[in-house]
Amino acid sequence: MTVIATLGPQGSDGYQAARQYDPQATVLLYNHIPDLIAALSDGRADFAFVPVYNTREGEVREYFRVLEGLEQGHWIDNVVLPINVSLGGIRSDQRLDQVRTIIGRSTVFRQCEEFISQHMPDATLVSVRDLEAAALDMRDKCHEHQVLIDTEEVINRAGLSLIARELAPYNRTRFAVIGRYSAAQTGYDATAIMTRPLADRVGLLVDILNEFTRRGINILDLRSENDIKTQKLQIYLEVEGHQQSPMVEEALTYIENKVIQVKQSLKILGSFPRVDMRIKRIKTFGFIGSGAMTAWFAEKLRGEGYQTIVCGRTSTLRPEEMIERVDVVLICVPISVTAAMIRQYGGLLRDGQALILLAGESESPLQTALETTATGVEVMLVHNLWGPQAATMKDKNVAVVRTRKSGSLCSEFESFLYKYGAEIHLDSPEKHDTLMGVSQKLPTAISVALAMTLAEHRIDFSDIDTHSTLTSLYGVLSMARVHNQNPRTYAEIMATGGQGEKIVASFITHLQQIANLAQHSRIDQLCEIIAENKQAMPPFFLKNKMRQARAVDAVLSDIGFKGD
Ligand SMILES: NC(=O)C1=CN([C@@H]2O[C@H](COP(=O)(O)OP(=O)(O)OC[C@H]3O[C@@H](n4cnc5c(N)ncnc54)[C@H](O)[C@@H]3O)[C@@H](O)[C@H]2O)C=CC1
Ligand SMILES: O=C(O)C(=O)Cc1ccc(O)cc1
Repeated sequence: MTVIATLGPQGSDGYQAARQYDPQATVLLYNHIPDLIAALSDGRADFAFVPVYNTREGEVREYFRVLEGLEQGHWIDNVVLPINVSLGGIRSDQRLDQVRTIIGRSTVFRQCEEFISQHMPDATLVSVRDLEAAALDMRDKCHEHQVLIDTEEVINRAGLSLIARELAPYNRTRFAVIGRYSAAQTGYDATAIMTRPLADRVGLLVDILNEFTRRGINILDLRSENDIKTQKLQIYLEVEGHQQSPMVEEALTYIENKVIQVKQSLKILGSFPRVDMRIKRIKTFGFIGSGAMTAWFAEKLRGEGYQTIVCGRTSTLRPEEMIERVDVVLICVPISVTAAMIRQYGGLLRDGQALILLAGESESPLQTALETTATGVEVMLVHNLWGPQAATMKDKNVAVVRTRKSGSLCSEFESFLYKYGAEIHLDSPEKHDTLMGVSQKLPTAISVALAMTLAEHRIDFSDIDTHSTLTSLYGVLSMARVHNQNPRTYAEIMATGGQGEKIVASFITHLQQIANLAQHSRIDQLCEIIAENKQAMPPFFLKNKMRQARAVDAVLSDIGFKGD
């Protein structure tokens, strides 16, 4: 039989939280938080339930210090309990303006502050630890003009009459479940960490937070306290991910060794399944296509608590069956087959579902999706501008093309991109395709053509570094990147249709024109062209790009980055 230690009396919210967690458990009731921890430590209890946060009161300050001293226990789970606070007394028709004394617990008084100041502003608040004894005393002595605030169960158990219910709406308390063994990973976890009192150091808090940020780890909670004795800062953090997940583990090790630089300066209170207070409409995402980008998004979505179903060409589950079971269908196949997939499956989506295209071309796939889906189906296109090797989407660009049929499911997907730090750019279909002509089709074509040219002239690749200028290196880097990834990705990019085509066509015309002028030594004309081009570039753009270029130059001139 499980034994849970929590704050009493019987019927208290701690008691109810324990019941909610395990209806069969034996519940041991105490009046002080340290007593719960003691019961866990000496083996009287399997779990201690410690209130940590209340939606009306905020943090329960006492727990901060108690958890800090936790030696053997681990924070392994949470219970969020709706708290219904009621008012009891000797008579159910007690007039509130005649109440002189209110008995209760100090935390409950804080939760009911609004009600008390509105209805019984002149009453004296008497805060008690042993509520049960106080309630019985009140009943036995028939104290008129005295009332008690707590759960209805406590009021009933003491034989008092109910005067009013729901004194504090939206009142919920989060209890930490402290156990003796740490909790295994579920894939949707959070980790609570506390620092020891920290010595002053410029930027320490920012530097600690940055280690999570740069690893794409979301911070759920952050608090600080001053250690009573030393008045040194102590930081409490709750971050997404299990302490054993590589990213979290790496961040914590780095913070301890490189940021704080003090051994055992971090205390991991525990990892537990994440407490999700947000309302999510999407439960399941279904993918059509089982390639690299699908694997990347599916993993990130699962980490956010969503279920995912992936259908590839060889998987036994067919897209027809998958579509029936999901809220959002993501089509993530090569660009050249995206429209065909939409035509094949778009009509199977029901009203209330969403079709989100993860693809590098916008206009024609979106038009197909709008034509083939029912009126009540949401449609949107998302083009992530990072590849499947990216560790996180933090600070990376993503083009989002919403349509007249994009609704709240699409917004929820957008929120997911936002949450993990992606830079969202809202485009029209035409704008997206034109800009992809500039940032993908053309640079890829140039890179591939450059490699073909080097090959034709049997250029020795070791001569590239010895003869490169700072400027010429950029093109070489781009060529190397394109030829170091999946050829299909870049072949598909070069073959995209839509507005991007005009960019490549126009480039070819201009290249030819420049080559002709150069061949005929029209140096003045070439100068004029460059000057005219510069006129079109806003000063902020040139300034910013030159700044970035110098930063790249500095890195590339570093001996460690020179080719060997
Ligand atoms: N790989 C990358 O760097 C990026 C890719 N994307 C986009 O993601 C989408 C998917 O790309 P990846 O996952 O990289 O490709 P991938 O080649 O890794 O996977 C493509 C998937 O589509 C399936 N597939 C291929 N031909 C098919 C056909 N004729 N019928 C049905 N299914 C077929 C394959 O079996 C595979 O499951 C593309 O639209 C691409 O534009 C977007 C940003 C970056
Ligand atoms: O990492 C790079 O350089 C990429 O080019 C990744 C990439 C490939 C295909 C896309 O549609 C978007 C981004």
